[in-house]
Amino acid sequence: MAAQNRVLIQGGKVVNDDCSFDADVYVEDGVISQIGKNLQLPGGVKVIDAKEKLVIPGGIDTHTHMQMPFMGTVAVDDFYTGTKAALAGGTTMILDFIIPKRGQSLLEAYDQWKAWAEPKVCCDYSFHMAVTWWNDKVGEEMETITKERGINSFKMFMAYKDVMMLTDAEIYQVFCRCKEIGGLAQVHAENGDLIDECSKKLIALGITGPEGHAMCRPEEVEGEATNRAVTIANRANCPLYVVHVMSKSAADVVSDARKQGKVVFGEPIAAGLGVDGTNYWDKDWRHAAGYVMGPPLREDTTTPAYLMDLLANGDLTCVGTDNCTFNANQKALGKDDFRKIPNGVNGVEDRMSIVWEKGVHSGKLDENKFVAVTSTNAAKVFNLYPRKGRIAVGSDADIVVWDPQATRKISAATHHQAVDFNIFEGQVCHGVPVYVISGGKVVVEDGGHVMVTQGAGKYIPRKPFSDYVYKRIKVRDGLLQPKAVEREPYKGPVIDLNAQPQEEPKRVAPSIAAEFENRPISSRHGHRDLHASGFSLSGRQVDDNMGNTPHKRVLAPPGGASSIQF
Ligand SMILES: NC(=O)NCCC(=O)O
Ligand SMILES: [Zn+2]
Repeated sequence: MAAQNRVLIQGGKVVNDDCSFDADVYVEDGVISQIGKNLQLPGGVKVIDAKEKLVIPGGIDTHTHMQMPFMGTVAVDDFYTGTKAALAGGTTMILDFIIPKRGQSLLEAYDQWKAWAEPKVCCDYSFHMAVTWWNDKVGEEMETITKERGINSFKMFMAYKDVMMLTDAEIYQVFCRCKEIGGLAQVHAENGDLIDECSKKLIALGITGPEGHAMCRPEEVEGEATNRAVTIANRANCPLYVVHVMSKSAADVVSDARKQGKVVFGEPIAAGLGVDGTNYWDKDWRHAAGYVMGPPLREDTTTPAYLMDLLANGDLTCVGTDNCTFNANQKALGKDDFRKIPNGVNGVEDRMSIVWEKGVHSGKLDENKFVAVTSTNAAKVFNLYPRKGRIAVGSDADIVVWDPQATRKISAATHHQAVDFNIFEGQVCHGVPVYVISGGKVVVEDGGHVMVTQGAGKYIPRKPFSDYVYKRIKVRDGLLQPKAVEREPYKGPVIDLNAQPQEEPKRVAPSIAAEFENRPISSRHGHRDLHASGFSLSGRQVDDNMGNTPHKRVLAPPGGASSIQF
């Protein structure tokens, strides 16, 4: 019998973000130990036939919320079903968010999330930390979280007013702190105040259905907040990662910022690339509610293709999912008020196929770019590279054998997620993971047979000051240090603000002649010169006593005096 810890992937094409080549890949004890042809191998090796298939790094989902307590309920896909589904779809690592309650210690929240994840995760995982409130203690804990718990990314919410939203001043302070400790600042960019105001108005108008969710969060609400976040990050010289870029407006802000050389990254998600916001107007309430997430999907049906174009040209960087799933009976908490529909959609299982179908099959991405946006870029941004995100000797054996020609139809009836709904229902995608290897173990076999082990995934700590993110920031920090001007101290008098106020000298109205003298030269000819600054259409004019001027009512106008009496 073949040893479980020795796997040979034979006859495939290895695809990294920067090159593709034909080679066999040999895995031993959880890492890639040889790549090439005619490898010298020990006995007892499990052989996988990868002819006409691509051998790619396992996907990294940069944005998940497994079993997240949210809006009065808990996301139904937990760290078991969520990571099982991830593996089934070719994703071998997730980055989930720890979201402390307001007032809760970050370290305590870390322990809580770790305890939830550890016994259940089937694939490797890491955490981002949300900063939902702010004081000096939170700032101190951010450093401990980074140095001792291996978290280098911190998310701020600009939405969810009175729950998780921070003010601009707080965001600035957290960004400054992130920069000091080598963290990457992340934002959920939506204007929470405007959402709050507008949603109250809609409810008052009797608009209570899921369409109200989209109406109170139009594109400009996302675009404005994205621009604000970019501005604040630039003032703090802190790198910024905008999670779930859902609109053209927000994507353009990220794109422009990058053109200006700012260290900004944008993350589209599978939902935003695969479906649009017209679903909020569906007559079936459950269907419409199934798409409710924040920021919402956009009614403009050209948005998904636009986001894919920006992914293709490098303006957007990593594809996540924001996987945060709720069943029909949970969504129904908001059946009479869209503000109470738990926000969140699926994606963790279908992300790779959606990107292949909409990106590669459509001719926008090549296979290398596909790898870049589904794993390598994430590994670089979040400091996991080249342990993750690359097929190379020494890298973790998280590998997918990908069949670019095979197709599969997405359905809630067949997916591995716990949720009873799938936003991509019925879509047929090219690109199927036929084998998935996680930590050196085969967890998906030909035919989509999934064999996972609860708790087998490892927690992957991440160091701060990721080179990919911080190289430019460090140089700029040196250049941008504010410097005072060296000058002699002022030695003249200083007004005494405590002295008794002196009586103001009486202001004497200047004579009309003096006013005339003070006019700009250009208007001293006496005519009213519209180009002269300071010209006034009201008040006294120098020609008031000079008889008729062309724009005065005259007693004998051309054409004779009017006989009409008013
Ligand atoms: N995005 C969403 O709708 N749900 C998850 C929480 C968040 O990221 O805002
Ligand atoms: Zn999220």
